[in-house]
Amino acid sequence: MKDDITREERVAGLKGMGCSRKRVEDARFTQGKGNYVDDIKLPGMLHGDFVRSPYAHARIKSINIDAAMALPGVVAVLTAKDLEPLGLHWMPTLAGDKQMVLADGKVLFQGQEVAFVVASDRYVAADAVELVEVDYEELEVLVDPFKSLQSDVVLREDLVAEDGSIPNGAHGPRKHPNHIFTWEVGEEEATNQVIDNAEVVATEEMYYHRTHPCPLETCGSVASMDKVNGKLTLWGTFQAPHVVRTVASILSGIEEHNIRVVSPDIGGGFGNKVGVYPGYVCSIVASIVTGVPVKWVEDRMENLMSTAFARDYWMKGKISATKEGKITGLHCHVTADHGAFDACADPTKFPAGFMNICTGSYDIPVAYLGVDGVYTNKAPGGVSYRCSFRVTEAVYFIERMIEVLAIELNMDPAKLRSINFIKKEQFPYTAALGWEYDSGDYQTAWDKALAAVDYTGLRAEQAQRVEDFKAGKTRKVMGIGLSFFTEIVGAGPVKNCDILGMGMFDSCEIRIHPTGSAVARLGTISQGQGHATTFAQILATEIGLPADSITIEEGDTDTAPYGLGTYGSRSTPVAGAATAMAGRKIRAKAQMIAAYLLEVHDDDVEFDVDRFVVKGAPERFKTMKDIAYAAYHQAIPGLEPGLEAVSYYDPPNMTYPFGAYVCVMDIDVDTGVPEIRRFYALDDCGTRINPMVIEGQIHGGLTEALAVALGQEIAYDDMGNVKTGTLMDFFLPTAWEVPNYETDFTVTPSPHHPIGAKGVGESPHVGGVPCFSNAVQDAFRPFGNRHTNMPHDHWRIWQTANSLGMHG
Ligand code: PCD
Ligand SMILES: [Cu+]
Repeated sequence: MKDDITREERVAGLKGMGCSRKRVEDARFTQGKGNYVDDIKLPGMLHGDFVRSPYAHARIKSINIDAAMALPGVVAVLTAKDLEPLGLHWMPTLAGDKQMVLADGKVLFQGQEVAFVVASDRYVAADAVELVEVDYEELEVLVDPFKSLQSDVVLREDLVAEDGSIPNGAHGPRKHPNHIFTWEVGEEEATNQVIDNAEVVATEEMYYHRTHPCPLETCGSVASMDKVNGKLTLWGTFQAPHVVRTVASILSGIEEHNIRVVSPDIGGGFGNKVGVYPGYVCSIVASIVTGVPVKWVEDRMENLMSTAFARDYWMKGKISATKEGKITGLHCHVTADHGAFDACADPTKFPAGFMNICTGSYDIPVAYLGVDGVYTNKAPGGVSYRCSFRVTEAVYFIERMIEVLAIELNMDPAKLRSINFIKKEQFPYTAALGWEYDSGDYQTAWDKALAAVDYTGLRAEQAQRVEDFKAGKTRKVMGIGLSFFTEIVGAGPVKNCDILGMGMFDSCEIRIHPTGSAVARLGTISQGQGHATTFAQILATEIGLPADSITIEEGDTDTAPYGLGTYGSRSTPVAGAATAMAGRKIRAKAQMIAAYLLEVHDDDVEFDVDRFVVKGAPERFKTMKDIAYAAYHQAIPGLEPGLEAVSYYDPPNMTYPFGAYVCVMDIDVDTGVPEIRRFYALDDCGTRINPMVIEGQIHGGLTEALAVALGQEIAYDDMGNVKTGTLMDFFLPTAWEVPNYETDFTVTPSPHHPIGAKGVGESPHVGGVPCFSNAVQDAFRPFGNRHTNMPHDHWRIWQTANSLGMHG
């Protein structure tokens, strides 16, 4: 047999790894043919809506549902009393705490779910919500975690014993009724000793404000209890559908095989859709009670007010160095505001996530991290926003500490970073706080970034600008924001990462059809990342069938193998690895079939792009398409028919993507308006599967970073009122605010991942926030600025200029 196309053409035809294959899901998204939770319409379906608390802290004296029930179209109004006999008025959180599903005796944050109205349509439900009469008695509100730790006001009465003693929490002893846990990593004494005797020490306090990802689609679910067959089907905005199935089974007592959980198309998740919300539970209970499907979809204000928040970390740092700028020690303490219930989605062993990556990209000999979690009268969560596991906070902390240390040393901050980078030859590198970084080449990336923006030239221009400003020739100052980050993604190792006790492996199951096309199902779920596009590319390269002939399915627990879902940039590091490994199993069987068909020994054939060829005789081959057909249509002695494989992958380590970002910003000191002149982002995520998808991920993550750094915030007043509950007050950047990003890359493969890939989805956010913030801070550095807190909105920037005497 002879081929009429070249090897290069065969490679290109597969659209495998490294190809900027167009996203297959976009055909339906761009034509309005997506299928989201709210698109699900079932016969007889009812609609739920919540009565929510207007108070941040209040006792509930009574709830009167009579007027609501009298409204035509209202079928049921559920309160905690109705859920109590089922044991469903409280639910476990992912952090080992428990959370009220519906207010049980009191409310602990504004917007908390008090009652669930079920009605014939969404509008009747909303009208009935207004008719539910709740008698509240207001209690003292605690929104400041430091005050909360001093206060006599007990927020969680359920967590104090009758004799007034404080039982241990899920993470050990608690110091105060409003205290959740203390988590310590590293050596505090040794660190203090180094810092106390150091030549140079910089200290700083910073607040990483509370914010919220704000996906286009809010959270929702549709529950349908088929009482005849005992089957519960639940559609919802779930980033981890299998975990939802297991939790739903444990909570409801329905056997797991009788529950089907489906995540249909998801309109952005960003960590917001990892947790379990009262709405999910209430839609299930309502469907069980009424015997018909019940839909619950929250509106934008409900979403901003009550779903999982992010950050809210008060961080205190000390960093020491020699006069030459070699860092000798790092001390970090965090007061973590967790709101009313501890609902973080961290693996059990990590109550503050991976905050202990806070030594960053630097070789720091000794370090200590202490975190205290605190209850306040704010919404629970603490999981989300483009880094499930607190890496954004860690990287912001170290990248600010580096800048402050540079001020203390009177040294260029780019140079200070270079002096302290973990060196290429030090990998795998074990950091002082325990993580083993798999691979990196930081200096090369840094040099490339600085050269690309002409860093020396920029600093000269900035110096000139300072002179011009002082001479009254301009009212604009110029900032150069730098950040170098190391992410930690791909949880990951089952031995130390779990969700509610379930180890964080992931999975892929492949079935090759006789005509040479295939379907692969994974335990993850895309929320816009483009998995249907990229996972097919991994397989195309591994098994030699065109990506266009491979369907990727996720999110239906009746068909997909068990997996832990998509967040923490874990899909590529974990499910991507499972995909490659399953592909290799297919290939191994294909090799036997090929050898049989070619009448040679197994070892005498080798894989080449899309076929097995006889070694030394490339004209003798069988394509994967031929092999697929033979697997079903030829009885091959000693081999089962068919061509399928499954892999459950437990990664040996996390992956550690990294990057170098530079932002050039001009700031009008009289209006406080920043203008981003340039943003350069170099990312290293190891082997790149789809460069176009990666670029899209980086644009998205940077835009969310811009939002958080420059204005986005969930703010509360002293009464616990949410001040930013609508998109009028909550900053969501549009094309108007967003600059043209310049993207670049280096490739340092992960040594333990089967295809060398690391995650990338979270990286631009993790590295972007400190970069934007550093740009603002750097603009004011020549005028005496050391640190100001985010978000740097126009008003705060104006105040910074004002406090530095730049207006007079
Ligand atoms: N090397 C490499 C890597 C990666 N890639 C690609 O890219 C993407 C991504 O990936 P990753 O990194 O692995 O990740 P994932 O897991 O898939 O995802 C997750 C992420 O993702 C991001 N992105 C995004 N996008 C969209 N569109 N949407 C959304 O929602 C989102 N989200 C966000 C977040 S937030 Mo968290 O949840 O907070 O934790 S986490 C996260 C995909 O598609 C993949 O395939 C490639 O290509 N290559
Ligand atoms: Cu993360």
